[in-house]
Amino acid sequence: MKVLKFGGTSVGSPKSIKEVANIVRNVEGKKTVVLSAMSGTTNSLHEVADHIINYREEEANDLINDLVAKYVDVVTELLEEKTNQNEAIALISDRFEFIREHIGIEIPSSQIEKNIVAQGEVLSTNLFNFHLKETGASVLLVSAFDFMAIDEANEPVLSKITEEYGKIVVANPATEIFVTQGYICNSHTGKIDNLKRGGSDYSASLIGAAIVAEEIQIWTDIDGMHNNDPRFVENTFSLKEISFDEAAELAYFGAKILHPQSVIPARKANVPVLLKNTFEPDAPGTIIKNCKVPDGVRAIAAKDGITAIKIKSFRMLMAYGFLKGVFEVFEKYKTSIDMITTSEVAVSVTIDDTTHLKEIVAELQEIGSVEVDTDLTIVCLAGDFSEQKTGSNTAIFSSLSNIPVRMISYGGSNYNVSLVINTENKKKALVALNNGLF
Ligand SMILES: Nc1ncnc2c1ncn2[C@@H]1O[C@H](COP(=O)(O)OP(=O)(O)O)[C@@H](O)[C@H]1O
Ligand SMILES: N[C@@H](CC(=O)OP(=O)(O)O)C(=O)O
Repeated sequence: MKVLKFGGTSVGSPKSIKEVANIVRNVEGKKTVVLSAMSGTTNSLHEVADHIINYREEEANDLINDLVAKYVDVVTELLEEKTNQNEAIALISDRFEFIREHIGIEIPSSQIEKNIVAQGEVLSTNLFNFHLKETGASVLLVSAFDFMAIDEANEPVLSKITEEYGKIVVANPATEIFVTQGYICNSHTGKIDNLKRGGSDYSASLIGAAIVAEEIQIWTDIDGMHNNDPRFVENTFSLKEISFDEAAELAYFGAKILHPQSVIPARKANVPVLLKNTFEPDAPGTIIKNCKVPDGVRAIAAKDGITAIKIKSFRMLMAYGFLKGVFEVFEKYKTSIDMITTSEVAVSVTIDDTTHLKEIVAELQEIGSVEVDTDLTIVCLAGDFSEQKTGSNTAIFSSLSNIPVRMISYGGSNYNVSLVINTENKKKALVALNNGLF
């Protein structure tokens, strides 16, 4: 079995949905197809939820009406048989009625939001299923709520996914194409939840790991993992092959083509991940697998929304116990640290989740003096630095000679060198590194 995931742009119009169906039919053997919501839908549903949570009933209803009209147009262009069109339109009405039922409801805002945004993937998979059936394919629509689950810490429960999805596959031996939703899942209490923005990649990787798939394919709007962020840098190029470790670093540090956690399940189960372009299916794309890669910098990614906190110990020199005290504060507020740099008396850390920043700073001020810098970006240079050859470091720093660097992390992993800069210098830094390193 192969797992094929198609993102929002790949299923963004009736024409693209038909292209996706062609790609799926041309892949030999059994497959599980994981779909995102049509592009733009998740954002619109977030807006609907926001109107509802803030008691803007009229705005919510107007936006829902626009979305219903849009989906009805998609149905009439995508489906040919009248009975299928009617069934699909009934499904659309039912899902938007479910959304409307949240107006004035007394449940936590976060649950309202989760219930509403989940409908994007429910709609796209249903429409795709109708279309595939019209083409005569052997297809089964599987609800992600029947197998995809997260625990109290919002971590996917792979054992449950393996057991429940395995049962579904075994119970349907004649089915060639299983279609399911990415992104959405059950919470530990059985409520509607999700794997965070961009989470359909993660769903595909989890399913691929659960069934130990032959391959996981992530189909998107670009021909694989590029050496730098194509949204900011011209003349980037697609990498033919990268290791799981490099891909994990790049995804975590901002390469939007992959959800930050999505490489981890595939790496654990040793299932190769192929990144492909839906709009150029013959382009080779990028294969992510266990492989030895050339030394030095292979790709660059950048993650915004970073806050740096510098804590200077009140007790100068030999202040053992100081770091323990600092880390305990972050642990208490379940806030993970991305980067750390230290000196004899001070430590700087970065975080991207500032939910508890105020409380964290207040507690850290009991240990030392605290400085907070916001609007920062981590630039991650991924590659194999294990051979410790000279050359790359000089090239990295001479490329950045005109850009102030706030923190540097080197040697924490063999696959990553990270730098913190002001976000306003991000584009300049990415371009300078591109010119200096490739
Ligand atoms: N290093 C990179 N390589 C390829 N694409 C990247 C990279 N960094 C950022 N991107 C962006 O990721 C986009 C694809 O990811 P995404 O929008 O999440 O796709 P999908 O909607 O298919 O899930 C590309 O269009 C590209 O602009
Ligand atoms: N629809 C969700 C999940 C997702 O993964 O989407 P995409 O594959 O288009 O990044 C989102 O927009 O976050």
